[in-house]
Amino acid sequence: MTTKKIPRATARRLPIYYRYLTILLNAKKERVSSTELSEAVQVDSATIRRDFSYFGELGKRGYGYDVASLLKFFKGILHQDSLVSVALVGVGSLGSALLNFNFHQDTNLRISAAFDTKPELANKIKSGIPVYPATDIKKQLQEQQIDIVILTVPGEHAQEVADQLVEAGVRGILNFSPVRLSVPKEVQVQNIDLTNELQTLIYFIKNYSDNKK
Ligand SMILES: NC(=O)c1ccc[n+]([C@@H]2O[C@H](COP(=O)([O-])OP(=O)(O)OC[C@H]3O[C@@H](n4cnc5c(N)ncnc54)[C@H](O)[C@@H]3O)[C@@H](O)[C@H]2O)c1
Repeated sequence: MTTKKIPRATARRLPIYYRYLTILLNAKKERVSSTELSEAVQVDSATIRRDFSYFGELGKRGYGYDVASLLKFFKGILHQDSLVSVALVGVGSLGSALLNFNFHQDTNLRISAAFDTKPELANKIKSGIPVYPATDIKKQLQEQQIDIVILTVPGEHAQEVADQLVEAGVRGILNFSPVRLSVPKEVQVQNIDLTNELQTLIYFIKNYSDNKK
């Protein structure tokens, strides 16, 4: 399926819609109104309608949205209809927790390889996932055709690992390190900064405590 260019903010909300639609389908609900959807996912209904409008006519006026067909549509958009293997580099505190989590249930995401420089971690299975020596990054990623990597190494090593990943042909990096990585423009980087998220939350609590937008 080809995906049209949509705003990043819309793209970020798609997994939220997808998760809620999965819940509805499991609860055997056949249709949902934009108001119901809005209340459940905490996104105002005008935004939902605008988000959905990028994909054409998804609902019918007065009927709402058909849960099964909307879910099928988002499954395709989010590539949830085929298994996506990702790798993880840096099997320390955070990396180990993520290996243990491994995106169970209802997602098509799997961490299928991990890497670390520590010899005692290499060539072992951790939480069911093989850990390879960091020297094997390029070879393993290419052999296993993995092009998305979760980066959980200390900040001082993040850029050197990112360079290795780029060389291995990786197309996306989920970066947990505090370093802003420098990569070619065809490589997507998503930064996860917990401090930033917490500060944003505190800001919203202080400024929008009545939950109004
Ligand atoms: N621990 C947390 O809660 C947390 C939260 C948010 C962000 N972070 C960030 O995530 C990163 C990891 O944090 P942590 O607490 O798990 O650190 P950690 O020191 O416990 O683990 C880092 C791991 O990376 C490995 N490593 C180092 N250089 C490597 C390389 N070149 N190739 C492969 N592996 C390499 C180390 O051997 C170690 O096992 C840091 O950048 C940190 O700032 C951590």
